[in-house]
Amino acid sequence: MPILTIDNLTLGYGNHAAVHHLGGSIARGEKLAVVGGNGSGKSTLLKGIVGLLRPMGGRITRAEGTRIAYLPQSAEVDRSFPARVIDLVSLGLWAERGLWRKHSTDDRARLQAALARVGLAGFENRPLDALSGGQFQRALFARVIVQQADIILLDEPFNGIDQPTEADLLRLIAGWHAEGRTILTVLHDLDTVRTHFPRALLLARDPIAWGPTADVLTPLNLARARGFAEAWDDSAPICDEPPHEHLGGHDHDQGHDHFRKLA
Ligand SMILES: Nc1ncnc2c1ncn2[C@@H]1O[C@H](COP(=O)(O)OP(=O)(O)OP(=O)(O)O)[C@@H](O)[C@H]1O
Repeated sequence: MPILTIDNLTLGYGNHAAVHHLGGSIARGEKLAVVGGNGSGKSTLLKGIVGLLRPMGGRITRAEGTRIAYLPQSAEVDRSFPARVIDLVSLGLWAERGLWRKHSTDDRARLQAALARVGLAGFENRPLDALSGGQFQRALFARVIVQQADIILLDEPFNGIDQPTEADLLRLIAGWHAEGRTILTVLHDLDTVRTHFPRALLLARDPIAWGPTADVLTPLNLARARGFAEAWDDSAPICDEPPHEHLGGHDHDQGHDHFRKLA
């Protein structure tokens, strides 16, 4: 029984599809890397899964009762608001405690443990706008730890992170994996993907390949992904029917067929 099922999914903005005809399933406990060039739809897919974007076509089904945590790209998070590190990390308790409930001793211990895990013990009262980029990213990771989610979505989690911290966060992700959590991570570094992620999805708006990482990150697939045109084609129709029903020759049909062979 998959924890996530994606069925002929099209996501986008206005009239433009940014993720096109994606279909596949993610098993419980999977560790999946989502890769592709700039503008290829990776962040859009995560936003669709977490429910920030409604599908233009198709659907995403999540196994009942599963909890989801989402670490957005740090550039998308406004940290000019007056809050402290501990306030940000406490947001991870929302789903369980509500916004205004006082934290128990146990909650406080969980928050402290999460901060210590990401190397931010002692930073509790530091204002968010007084953190370095890497420290802020680690605070976001601490919030994810506190959420204890079944599905964890990480969007470029190592941006602005130094090597030792990246290695530590990769160990943290491996620990989540060992606990049976399902992890989807958007990454650009293909060596990291090959070393740490058994499965990968290669996107170029259309899915190029999805499966075991070694089968996905082939020179041919990577070349196909590089050939993707980032700019919108304003004259292109929105296309949210299954590709095999197209007779009119949308150029994504070939990619989808190839993808289906691997999925
Ligand atoms: N809020 C938005 N409104 C309109 N278009 C958007 C919006 N967000 C993203 N897009 C467009 O959707 C497409 C996919 O963007 P997305 O952020 O999903 O790409 P990505 O693969 O995560 O890229 P990157 O590696 O650069 O982060 C891009 O062409 C982008 O310009």
